[in-house]
Amino acid sequence: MPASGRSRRAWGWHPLTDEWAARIVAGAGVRPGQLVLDIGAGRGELTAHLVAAGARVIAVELHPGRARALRERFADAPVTVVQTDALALRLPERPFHVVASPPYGISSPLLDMLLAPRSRLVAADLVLPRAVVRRYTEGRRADAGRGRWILTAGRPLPRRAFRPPPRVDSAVLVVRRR
Ligand SMILES: C[S@@+](CC[C@H](N)C(=O)[O-])C[C@H]1O[C@@H](n2cnc3c(N)ncnc32)[C@H](O)[C@@H]1O
Repeated sequence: MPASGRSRRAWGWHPLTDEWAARIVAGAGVRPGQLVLDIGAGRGELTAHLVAAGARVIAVELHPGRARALRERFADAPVTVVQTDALALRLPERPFHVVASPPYGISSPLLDMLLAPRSRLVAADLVLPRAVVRRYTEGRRADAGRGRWILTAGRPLPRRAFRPPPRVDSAVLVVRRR
């Protein structure tokens, strides 16, 4: 659906509090100079901490106003803002990391894309619905990245980690190369 035709609900969002955004980035162990994708970057809640950790960031955001605000906020930082549907994104051809709190509605296709055979993904820390994290770490799909990645359930997030709080519980899905 074109951005202009999106419903209010589709644009509904649950930004992380600054405290929790800092925790997610610290937990991801980002190193200076790393290329990191923040997918569904919002107003830059995670992006700001990624920049502080020394990352070069590609901030992907579909909402035109949020993308504009990101460009303004990070005009002097090593941040490239890409206004696009994350699922239409061309992934970098060099090794990259992902630290993101993406829209929950695209969790599965986004993971399929990141874990595709030609992906140069090195590591990802994704804030996702806890049920999705369970499915990828305990269930049938737990071996989705077999041979290449290890998928584990990371830190659970209380609903108060977001403002406004979402209706579902969340957790970090940790993806690491073997
Ligand atoms: C859960 S919010 C996360 C915001 C911020 N990263 C944070 O951690 O607080 C998800 C963001 O993804 C954006 N978004 C929704 N659908 C998208 C899509 N298909 N591709 C890229 N961004 C999308 C929304 O506009 C929103 O800003």
